[in-house]
Amino acid sequence: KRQDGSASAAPAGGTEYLVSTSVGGESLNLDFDTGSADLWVFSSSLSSASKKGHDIYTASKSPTYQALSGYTWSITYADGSGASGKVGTDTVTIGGTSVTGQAVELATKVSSTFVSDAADGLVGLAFSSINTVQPVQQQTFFDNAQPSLNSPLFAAYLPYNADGAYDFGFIDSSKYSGSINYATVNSGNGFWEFASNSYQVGGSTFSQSGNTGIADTGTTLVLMIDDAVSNYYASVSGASNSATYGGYIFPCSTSLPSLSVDIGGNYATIPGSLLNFQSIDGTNCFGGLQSVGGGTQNIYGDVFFNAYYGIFDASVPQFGFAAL
Ligand SMILES: O=C([C@@H]1CCCNC1)N1CCCCC1
Repeated sequence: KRQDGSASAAPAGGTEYLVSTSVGGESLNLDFDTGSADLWVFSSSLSSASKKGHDIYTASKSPTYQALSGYTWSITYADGSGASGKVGTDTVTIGGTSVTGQAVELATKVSSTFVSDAADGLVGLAFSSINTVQPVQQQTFFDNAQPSLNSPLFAAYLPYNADGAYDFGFIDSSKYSGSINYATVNSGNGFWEFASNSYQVGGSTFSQSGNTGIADTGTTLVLMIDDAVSNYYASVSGASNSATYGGYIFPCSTSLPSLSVDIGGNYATIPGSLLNFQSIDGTNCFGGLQSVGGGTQNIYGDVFFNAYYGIFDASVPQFGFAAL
């Protein structure tokens, strides 16, 4: 059971972390997404326009590729982006962890956002219950790898503006400080989802009783319910909700309060410095906290992981977090 290993995750354009992944011996830079459960790659079947700027997986060049005849997949993400295509199996190797017979979803169509994005595909690390392959749903890389790992877990280390890592099968004590807090996960919706009943802005505490949160490495920002977002920016001088930029902006000179979010009964605190996502025009900046656009499910994305090592443990299941 020694398929444990760590894979380096390089920050790409400040919006995602890419991991060099071998699929049938072909190397692709993939976005690891704990908010979805499909492993899909840019394939040779895409149009030339869609392939532009990407590394491509060519099934016919892989000695270990096996087609799954008649199998299809189609996924649409919350931001409206999407992809679809056909399915086969191949050997997928990430860091020191190798899985044979992994379902590899070959994109024959991708939406424009993926063409302009740096990733050559995604590795879904949510629960296999939301995998989109038909007629037979397929398992994630993590589910397939579990029997060969020392512990049935993986961890995400995604520091701000620096190389990160995904650790499979072990918790790397050199990647965090202090103790790990754990939240019980309800996998009913297919996500690493936990109770998130309150939050704090600076020193003030607000209730969001009955709400949940999900740990989603494939989402760039922290997305919370409208009340939380308006309560946060109410304490940011000069902040406004910009229709032009599709979210809250504020003068870059403003010092931001910290945001603490309840993760299954314990607070995780994101310092204000990590909540200034990017400069728009040198004067105004775009916030790292934005609205989830309705519902009661908050999405804790990369901005959260810039402050916390995240542990995705299938044994309970539970989500652990520890300060970087
Ligand atoms: O599609 C997504 C995200 C998009 C960004 C990448 N991760 C998955 N959702 C978030 C979780 C709830 C369902 C929709």
